[in-house]
Amino acid sequence: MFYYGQLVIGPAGSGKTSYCNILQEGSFKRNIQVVNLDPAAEYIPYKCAIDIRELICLSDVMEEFEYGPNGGLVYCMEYLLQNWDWMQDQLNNIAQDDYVLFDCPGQIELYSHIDMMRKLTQLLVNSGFSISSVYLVDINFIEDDAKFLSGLLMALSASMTLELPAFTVLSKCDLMKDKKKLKRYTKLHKFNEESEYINQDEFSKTYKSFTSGISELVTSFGIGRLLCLDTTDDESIDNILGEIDYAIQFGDNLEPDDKLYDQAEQQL
Ligand SMILES: Nc1nc2c(ncn2[C@@H]2O[C@H](COP(=O)(O)OP(=O)(O)OP(=O)(O)O)[C@@H](O)[C@H]2O)c(=O)[nH]1
Repeated sequence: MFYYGQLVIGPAGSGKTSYCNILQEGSFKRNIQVVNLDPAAEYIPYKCAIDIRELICLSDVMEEFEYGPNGGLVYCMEYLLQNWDWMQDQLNNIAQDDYVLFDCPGQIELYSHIDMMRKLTQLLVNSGFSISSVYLVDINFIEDDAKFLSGLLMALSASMTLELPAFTVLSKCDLMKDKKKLKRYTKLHKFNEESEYINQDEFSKTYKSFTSGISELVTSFGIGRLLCLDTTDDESIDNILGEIDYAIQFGDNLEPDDKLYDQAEQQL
């Protein structure tokens, strides 16, 4: 059995839940199911196929064990891994042709400091999932080149840990009035060449080679191009889905639609 989908990751507030919701509400030539993997989620706008909060919920853990939010979250994710049979039972209810989005918690420590999300990914792959990670970077990161670079480094570090086909998506692009300005960020070699921050003369030689080294790193390893997400524009979503479909080979296993052939036959 093969399943397809995305692990939607990124810092708190980067737009993961809204992205899942928009995809589920829209018509993007697939039946989208969403799995909430955030035990701390308070409000979920989409229809949940599976909700981790039915297994374990952060507020209960914090109350019972007197943990803070970070310790509590780690406990919840570990609990999920230890009770994977529960998840497997739920996943068995998902149809093979459904496209599954996993809406993940926003604490990036889960990807960088501990190997829980990597273990979770491996369990999904072992269950027959062909998935990509989609790391959302909020458009407010482009306010400042140093902040932008650090956002990309976090994306690179999370992608490296998960060992999946990885995409970095600049979210909330509807907030950008002048869309032409986005080119500077979506074509990272341009950013490398033009950034005044990276190329400023006041930097010491060592610091300058450090910043340009970092910039070359994110440019060369996988994040050579950023995808833009403008949730008010279906074309931008189609573009993101198209890139991911190609990487995870979604659609390769679908039977040809006879109805389309019949229509084409009649039009000839
Ligand atoms: N303008 C705009 N606002 C957005 C977009 N996506 C999300 N937001 C807003 O950003 C805030 C955070 O969005 P969420 O979708 O909850 O972000 P999240 O990454 O799921 O956040 P956590 O659950 O805390 O990890 C909300 O106020 C949303 O309304 C977008 O595409 N455009």
